[in-house]
Amino acid sequence: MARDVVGEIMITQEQITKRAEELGAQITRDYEGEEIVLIGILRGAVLWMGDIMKHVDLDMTIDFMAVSSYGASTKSSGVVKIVKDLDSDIEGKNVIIVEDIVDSGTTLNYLKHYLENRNTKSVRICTLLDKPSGRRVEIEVDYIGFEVEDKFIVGYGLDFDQKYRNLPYISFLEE
Ligand SMILES: O=P(O)(O)OC[C@H]1O[C@H](OP(=O)(O)OP(=O)(O)O)[C@H](O)[C@@H]1O
Ligand SMILES: Nc1nc2[nH]cnc2c(=O)[nH]1
Ligand SMILES: [Mg+2]
Repeated sequence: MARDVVGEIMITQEQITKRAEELGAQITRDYEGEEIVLIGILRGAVLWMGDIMKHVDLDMTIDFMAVSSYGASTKSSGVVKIVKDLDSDIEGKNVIIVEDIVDSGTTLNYLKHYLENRNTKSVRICTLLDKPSGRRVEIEVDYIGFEVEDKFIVGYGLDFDQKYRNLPYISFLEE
């Protein structure tokens, strides 16, 4: 495996687990007495979704959407393509979108409006990583795991050309 293009470890599995416990507890408090739907965004959110859902102690269901805008590039195409839509009806529900990273904000801006248009009760966002330096579209993010600097991140669900999603830590692509 061509790991020589991957830099050093930025965030460890232990740090991610601890942060998921903290954010899961915060979500549990914020929605006390309510039901929620966690919507994981494939493929990047696959590991983080598992971490968060374990630490939310509420009545909840899960669903998944798959969207793609990066393809095999490190730059967003700017066009969000829905590859797989929801299977469940979310009308009247409290929705939390679970994402791996907010970079330009294009994907989440699109998804938030898309889900709000389905007459949901509320839509919030929980992301493992936030890269504020990449922002091109303003977007309010409710639950943030870690802030990252201006590098192309890989590992823990995040890919470069579909690879490196399996790294059990957050790293970056060497220039
Ligand atoms: O804020 P943005 O600039 O829109 O970038 C964030 C999005 O980019 C990645 O998805 P990608 O299109 O690479 O699909 P993937 O999850 O299948 O890798 C990531 O998972 C986010 O969904
Ligand atoms: N793998 C990966 N996907 C992204 N999508 C948007 N920003 C990033 C990033 O830094 N890394
Ligand atoms: Mg990707």
